Amino acid sequence: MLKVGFVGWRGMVGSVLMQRMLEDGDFKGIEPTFFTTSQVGQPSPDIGVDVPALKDAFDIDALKALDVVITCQGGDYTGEVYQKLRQAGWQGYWIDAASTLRMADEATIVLDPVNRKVIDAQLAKGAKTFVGGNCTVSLMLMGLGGLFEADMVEWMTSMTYQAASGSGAKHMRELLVQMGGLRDAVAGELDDPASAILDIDRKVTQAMRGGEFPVDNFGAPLAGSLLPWIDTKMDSGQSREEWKAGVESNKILGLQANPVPIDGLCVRIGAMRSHSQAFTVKLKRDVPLDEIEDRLAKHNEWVKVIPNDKEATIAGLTPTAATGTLQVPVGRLRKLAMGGEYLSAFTVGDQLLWGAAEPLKRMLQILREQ
Ligand SMILES: NC(=O)C1=CN([C@@H]2O[C@H](COP(=O)(O)OP(=O)(O)OC[C@H]3O[C@@H](n4cnc5c(N)ncnc54)[C@H](OP(=O)(O)O)[C@@H]3O)[C@@H](O)[C@H]2O)C=CC1
Ligand SMILES: N[C@@H](CC(=O)OP(=O)(O)O)C(=O)O
Repeated sequence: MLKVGFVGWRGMVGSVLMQRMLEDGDFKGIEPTFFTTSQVGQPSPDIGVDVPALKDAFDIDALKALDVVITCQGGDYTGEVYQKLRQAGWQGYWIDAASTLRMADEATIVLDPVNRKVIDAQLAKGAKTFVGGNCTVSLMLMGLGGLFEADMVEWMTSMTYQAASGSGAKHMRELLVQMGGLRDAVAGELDDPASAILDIDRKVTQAMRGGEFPVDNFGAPLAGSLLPWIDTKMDSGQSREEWKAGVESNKILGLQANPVPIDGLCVRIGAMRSHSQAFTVKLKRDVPLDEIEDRLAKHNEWVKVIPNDKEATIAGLTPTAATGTLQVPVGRLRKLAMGGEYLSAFTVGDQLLWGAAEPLKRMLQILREQ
C-alpha cells in the first residue's frame, strides 16, 4: 500500500483536494499521513479511517518514510524542504501545487487529460517530481486542448480575467468587504428609487479612493474596478503570470524544442474563484468552425462547447456557471475579421479544481496504477 503524506491539506487548495479525494473514495487503498507546519500533535482530519496525529512537515526523517508527498503548502515550504529531502536520499514521488519547481528539468507539469503521454514518458524515465500547472495555463489547455492536439495553433494571445481566489483566502475576504463597503457608502440612495445615479457614482468613487477603503491585501480597490497586473515584473516587461502562459504551456505540451508563442495580459477582476480568459488564436490553416468545435468538444470529458449566442453564453460561460464544477466551458467561438485563420475563443473554469487540486489528485491515481 502506498504511504502518502499530505502537506497543506487544510489550506484553500488543500481543502479542495481533500474534498475531491473524499468524494471519489481516493483514501481507500493508501496509507495516509497528515503533516502541518503549525499544529503538530493535533488530530488529523476525519477521512473515515484511523490516521495518526499531525506530524511535523519539516521532519525530514518522517517525510523520508513516505512513498509519495503531496503538498499544497506553497512555494516557501517547497523551497525549504524539497532539496533537503532529496539530498537525504529520498527517492519517493513529490507532487506539488506550488510554482517553485515547475520549470526545473527534473519536474514534469501534470495535466493528464492534455499531457498523459508526456507524464507516462517521464515516469518511464524514472521521473519523481510532478507539479501542477499555473491555474490559467491549466484551464486554458483544458479548454483549447483539441486545437493543440491537432497541431492547429501557430500563435495565441491570452487575455485573462482572474478571480480573487488566485491570490488566496484573505484576498477573497477583502473583495467581499470592499463590495460591502461600496454598497454601504450609498445605502440610503439605493433605497430611494428617485436618487440620482451620478450622485451614487460619485459617492462610490469617493469611497474607493478614500483612505478608509480596505486594500491591505490587493493594495488597491478591486470591487468596482480591476487590476491589470498579477505577480512580479519580468525583464521582458511581462508580469510573471503572463510569462507562465508561454513557458508552462509549452512544457506541458512537450513543445519546448519548438514552442508555440503564447502571450497576453493578465488581469485580476472581482470574481470569486473562477478564472476566465479571452483568446485570439492564429491557426496554421483556415479550418472550418464546425471542425474546430468538434475537436474542442471531443478532446476531454470536461470541456463543454457553448454555442456562440447570447442566451447560451450568459447562462453557461460565466464564473457563476463554472464555479464548483469540473466543467470547462469554451465559447465565443468565431472567426475574427482579420481572416479565416484567426479564431476567437473564451473559456472559464474553477481555478481551485482544474486550476489547482484536480491535476494533483489525478497524478496520485496515476502513480497508484503503476
Ligand atoms: N490559491 C490558488 O489559487 C493556488 C495556489 N497554489 C499553490 O498552493 C499554495 C497554497 O495556496 P492556498 O491553499 O491558497 O494557501 P492557504 O493560505 O489557504 O493555506 C496554506 C497553509 O496555511 C496554513 N494555515 C494557517 N492558518 C490557516 C487557516 N486558518 N486555515 C487554513 N490553513 C491555514 C496551513 O498550514 P498548516 O496546517 O501547516 O498551518 C495551510 O496549509 C500556494 O502558495 C500556491 O503555491 C496553486 C495553484 C492555485
Ligand atoms: N497566480 C495565480 C494563482 C496560481 O495558480 O499561481 P501559481 O502559478 O503560483 O500556482 C492567480 O493569482 O490567479
